[in-house]
Amino acid sequence: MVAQAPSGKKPLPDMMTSIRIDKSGQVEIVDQLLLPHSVKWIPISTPEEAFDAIKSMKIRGAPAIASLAALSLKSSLSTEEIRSKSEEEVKKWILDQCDYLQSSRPTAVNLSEAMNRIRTYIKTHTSSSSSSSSSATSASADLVQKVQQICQDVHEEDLERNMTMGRLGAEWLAKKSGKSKLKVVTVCNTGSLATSGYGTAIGVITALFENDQLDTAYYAQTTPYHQGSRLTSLELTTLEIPACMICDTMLGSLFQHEDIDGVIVGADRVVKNGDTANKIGTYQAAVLAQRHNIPFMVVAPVTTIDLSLKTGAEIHIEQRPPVEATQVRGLNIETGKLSVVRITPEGVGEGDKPWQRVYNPSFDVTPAELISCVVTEKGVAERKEGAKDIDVSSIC
Ligand SMILES: CSC[C@H]1O[C@H](OP(=O)(O)O)[C@H](O)[C@@H]1O
Repeated sequence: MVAQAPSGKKPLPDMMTSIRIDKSGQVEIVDQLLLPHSVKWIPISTPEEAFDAIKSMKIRGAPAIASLAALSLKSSLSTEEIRSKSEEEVKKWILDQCDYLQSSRPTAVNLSEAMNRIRTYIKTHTSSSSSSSSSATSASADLVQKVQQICQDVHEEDLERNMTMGRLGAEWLAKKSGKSKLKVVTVCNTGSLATSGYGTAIGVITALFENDQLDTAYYAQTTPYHQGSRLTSLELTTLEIPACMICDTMLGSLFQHEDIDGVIVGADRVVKNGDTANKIGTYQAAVLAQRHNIPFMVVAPVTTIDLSLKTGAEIHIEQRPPVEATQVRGLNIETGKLSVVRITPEGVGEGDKPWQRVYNPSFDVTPAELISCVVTEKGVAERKEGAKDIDVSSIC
């Protein structure tokens, strides 16, 4: 399925589609480590290939990694090797793959939520009682077919809910600001490259643009992976949405000198009290937004909500390899070739000397008291005046 351009217009260019599935059912991802300068499609047919793509961040974005994990499982279940197994053997194999895929990145809950949907089905699935080989084969085939449908649903349900959240978030923010055209800020990348299409926070920006309610979308570069300067920049320029890139260090200055109507971000995990894990740099944006009395909106599908955790202190924050923060990927403007350059002295982030350390968490946690509202496809949960928590259960 090709990701849709805003409001279902012409399909987005390939380079803005995180996952594509061809007529034969072959799943492919665009290697996001090479974007925006090179478009390289990588076939993904097995959980091992999906695990590598997710772990190495060839594909990233909480909903997109859940989709790829599920689609890789679906592909593997079509192989003769699986179809020759007994139902019990198939069940065990699927449960093992769910554990393996879920271990690829720990913070985004969409991945574990998708795997749990499969686990729940398997654990509640009652096979046919007959032990004859033909009925055993059909029972195994029935189990495979049902799990494959769940995998396909994980991928396909994302686009429509993103467009719903875009509409709900844009309506809330336009009403809050009372202005005809809004200036908004976003962090990281939450568009078609992070989802099955349209995006979450960028979905709200797109909806504002479609409603002619957008003045400018400011986006932070979001180092060290540069989701903003490489990916959000690609999406907003391709969609021709009025945008302005800022360095991560410029948020405070922007808030001092521009009349910003809202900060809109995605999420990797929103817990019961509304505390939210999102890309590193989100927390400081929230602190600055409160300082400047700017509404702070989190946009995420219900599959990002984790009611099993009471507060953000319980969220496992992924630490990326230190060396990733010492390097930058880009296009060498002299040679025209893609390069990875090291910006630090040799050994920083790799050596074991006390002066070579690098701190490189992939996410941080924004307390609910800094968040104005959380938007899911089920609605908008606002934080009440003076409250420290947000009741997100009302929008699950
Ligand atoms: C709709 S994407 C949600 C979330 O995922 C991103 O993290 P990463 O790029 O490391 O996968 C970022 O935190 C986005 O806000």
